[in-house]
Amino acid sequence: MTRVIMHGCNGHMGQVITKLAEEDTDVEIVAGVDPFDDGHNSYPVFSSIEKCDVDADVVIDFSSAKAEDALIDYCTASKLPVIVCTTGLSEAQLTKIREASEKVAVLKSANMSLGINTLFKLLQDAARVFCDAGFDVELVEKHHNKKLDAPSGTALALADSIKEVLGSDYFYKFDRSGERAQRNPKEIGISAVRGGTIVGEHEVIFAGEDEVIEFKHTAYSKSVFAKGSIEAAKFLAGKPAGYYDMRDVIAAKQ
Ligand SMILES: NC(=O)C1=CN([C@@H]2O[C@H](COP(=O)(O)OP(=O)(O)OC[C@H]3O[C@@H](n4cnc5c(N)ncnc54)[C@H](OP(=O)(O)O)[C@@H]3O)[C@@H](O)[C@H]2O)C=CC1
Ligand SMILES: O=C(O)C1=N[C@H](C(=O)O)C[C@H](O)C1
Repeated sequence: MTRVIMHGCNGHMGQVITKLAEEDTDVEIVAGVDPFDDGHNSYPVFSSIEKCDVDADVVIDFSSAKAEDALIDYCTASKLPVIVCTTGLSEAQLTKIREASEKVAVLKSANMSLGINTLFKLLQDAARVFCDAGFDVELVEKHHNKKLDAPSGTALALADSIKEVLGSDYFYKFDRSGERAQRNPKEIGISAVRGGTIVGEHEVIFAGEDEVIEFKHTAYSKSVFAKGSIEAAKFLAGKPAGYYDMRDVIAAKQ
């Protein structure tokens, strides 16, 4: 049985995970952390991670960038493995997470779905072929109107994996408003759309002369992320210090 602390338990993701965990006999949420609590959860809820004095095997984090430093400090000090799913983190926070992984098991992934984590490799293969042939790369992501960060963590992770194979002369272009110049061939364009209840769409476009190839992932419900994070919790519990990602979880299941 994997004992989980749900960090951000009253948020949208926290509540979907709470429901799924209730149906999974191998996982138990033993405590939650969220600034406000109306007592509706079946587990105790603490207003900050420092106050959470419940024994657990792993933390699942879907909260807010503002909460990340305290969480990483706590997990490092108490050697508690942590799954960081929160997006919109600063460069300093990303560095802090890398450093923490030298002392405790950290799994970080901007997207916990099987689809997106399989797409990384496919995109790298595609980028090698198409960009070599002079195709332009553009990413478009769409999310609900409650989302705080833009572009999405997933769009950045997809762009990072493409840039990794294309080289350091490629750069990200987030905004073209006010420009009066042609597109630079080394741009990786990243555009964000926000509206309604869109769960999450990511489209990667390779546009060449007279032909276009598109890779698209659509999340139809938050369950795809919740399922992935529960699998990740089972995977990370008891793991030695290190930096893991969702691809490690998927590989371990194959
Ligand atoms: N990696 C992935 O697969 C996915 C990542 N995400 C990311 O996860 C994060 C959360 O998403 P979502 O659930 O939709 O957002 P919500 O805003 O619905 O939930 C976040 C919850 O965290 C709470 N919170 C704020 N500060 C703290 C704190 N210090 N300690 C504990 N909890 C805190 C919030 O409380 P309050 O509302 O009072 O501020 C809220 O209840 C976002 O960054 C999102 O981008 C989302 C889906 C998938
Ligand atoms: O905020 C969300 O909802 C999501 N955030 C993640 C991101 O920023 O990439 C993952 C997913 O697309 C949903």
